[in-house]
Amino acid sequence: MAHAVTAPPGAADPERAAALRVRGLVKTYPGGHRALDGIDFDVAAGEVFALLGPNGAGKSTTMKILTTLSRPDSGTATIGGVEVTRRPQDVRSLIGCVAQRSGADPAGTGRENLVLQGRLYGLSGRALGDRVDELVETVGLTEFADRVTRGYSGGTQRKLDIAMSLVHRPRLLFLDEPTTGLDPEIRAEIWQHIAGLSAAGALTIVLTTHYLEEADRLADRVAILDQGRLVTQGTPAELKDGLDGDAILVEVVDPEAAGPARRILERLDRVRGVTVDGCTVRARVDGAAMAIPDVLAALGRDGIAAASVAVARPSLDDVYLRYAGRKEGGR
Ligand SMILES: Nc1ncnc2c1ncn2[C@@H]1O[C@H](COP(=O)(O)OP(=O)(O)OP(=O)(O)O)[C@@H](O)[C@H]1O
Repeated sequence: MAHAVTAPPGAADPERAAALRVRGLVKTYPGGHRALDGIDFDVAAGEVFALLGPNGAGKSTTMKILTTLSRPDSGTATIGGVEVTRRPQDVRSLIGCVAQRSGADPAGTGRENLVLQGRLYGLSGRALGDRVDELVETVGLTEFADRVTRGYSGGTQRKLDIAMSLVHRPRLLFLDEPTTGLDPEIRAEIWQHIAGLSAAGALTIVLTTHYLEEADRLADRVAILDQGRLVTQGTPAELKDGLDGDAILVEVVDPEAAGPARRILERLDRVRGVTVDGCTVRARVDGAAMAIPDVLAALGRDGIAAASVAVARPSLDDVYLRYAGRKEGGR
């Protein structure tokens, strides 16, 4: 069945076109909490697909089921046409996983960890050595490969985790919050590696993230989960274009005034989804041309001076606010 995941999107047999096909997944934890309430989505071969959602939305639960670590109450998931719950062993050879916690042995070097991982997947001898060398280079670990991983920075550790997940040449890679907690520069570097992996071949990538910018830059398509339901999915451009109204950015002169400005805007008709970032207050409005004078007048009545007002292109933040109802906390 391995050929199934390499079939191009839109091939005659839809089961073959999808690298991942999820239908009606439901998961209720002991105690009765329904973490997944029937979710459906497809990921085409070669796509980067991002799952977004607030804390507790069900992202990790979805990842655990798809990576065979947990079983759904009902519903199906097929990877390259192989049913995840029926043939978990076969699925494991098709997928690579980078969990939130590293699985590397802290006492071993990066290279030793990669060799061990390769052996677990049945590689040995020259083939294993060549694969390890290749991966060390691919993820930019050359300088650190022969050092003990205990001393690795968060970013280097992540690179090793990614390299370990790729040893057996999986068709589908799952990354659960691959850049959470990393410095912005390291995050950008990891994004570059992930983008490179996807561009280099037939690798399909499913990732969860709290960084909307990450999803916007990396993902061909995104899906937003909220309270166990998939509330929307599409390409970042489709989702942004599908928003009604305009986004406006008001720059207040005094950063202390940003919070009060937010509360003032929230009270106005035609204004919604108000967020603050430093001196910038962002909101969605129905008809910017009509709304901007009202916004400025309302701020002026409370003595708040605006340095500038601009109409902005909607961002994935606006999409997120529209569907998940609150601003993403990880930024
Ligand atoms: N083992 C468990 N037992 C009981 N409830 C659980 C368990 N794991 C998760 N939950 C609950 O299920 C819901 C979904 O959790 P999940 O970890 O899938 O969310 P998430 O979207 O990954 O959140 P985060 O972004 O915080 O990782 C949450 O309400 C969580 O408290």
